[in-house]
Amino acid sequence: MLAAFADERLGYGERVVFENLSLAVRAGERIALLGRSGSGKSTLISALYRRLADAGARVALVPQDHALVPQLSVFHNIYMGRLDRHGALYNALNLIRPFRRERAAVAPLAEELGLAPELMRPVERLSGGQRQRTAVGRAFFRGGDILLADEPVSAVDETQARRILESMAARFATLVLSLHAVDLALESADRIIGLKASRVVVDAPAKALTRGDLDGLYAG
Ligand SMILES: Nc1ncnc2c1ncn2[C@@H]1O[C@H](COP(=O)(O)OP(=O)(O)OP(=O)(O)O)[C@@H](O)[C@H]1O
Repeated sequence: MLAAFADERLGYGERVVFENLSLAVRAGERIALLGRSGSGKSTLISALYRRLADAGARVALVPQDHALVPQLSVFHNIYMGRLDRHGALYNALNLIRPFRRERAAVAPLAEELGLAPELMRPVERLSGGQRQRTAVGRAFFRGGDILLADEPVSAVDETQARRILESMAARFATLVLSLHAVDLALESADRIIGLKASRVVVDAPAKALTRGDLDGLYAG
């Protein structure tokens, strides 16, 4: 068991989102979180991230807002995935003039994510999809056992989305991804968790579900 919630209350100060959440994430699972806007996906991902990080797990995160530094390049934003592996001086020098070995480590990731031509361009001058791929690149560069990603492929086309989801599965043993494309979730995950109005209303193996089974998540 990597992380579990047992009848827990999750929210923001006074604002309770999940009244009594019970959920366990096991090592090796590929979980897709589905649900309409406001159903609680981001709240659950943030809570899982805190729990795993506090427990010392090797976890990487792609937040929904990407949390990039707009003035810095794709290279620098991806490099930030490993900022905590070096001292302040090394990081400052690498900011001013990237070390060859860091460039060599980041370049293949940028290539894999179709960002090679933009490598030294400030993120503020990129498209939404390019920014999203930069945030994915930062999580890939961080690496680890678990990837938590909040709508990580919402701004890229379906072909790119499939490729990125495959790369995620190849790099991380455990995945928890919130996705808005039901078909992609059914294809790429082995467990589907469906949220509706801050409750878990579906929790089943993907292969036991059809698209129609999930329509109710978005109805009403
Ligand atoms: N920082 C916050 N403070 C207070 N309430 C919040 C905060 N963030 C989210 N909420 C509320 O928590 C509920 C769940 O929001 P959450 O962002 O988890 O949903 P979501 O499924 O990720 O939505 P989306 O798909 O739009 O990102 C919503 O009612 C939202 O208004």
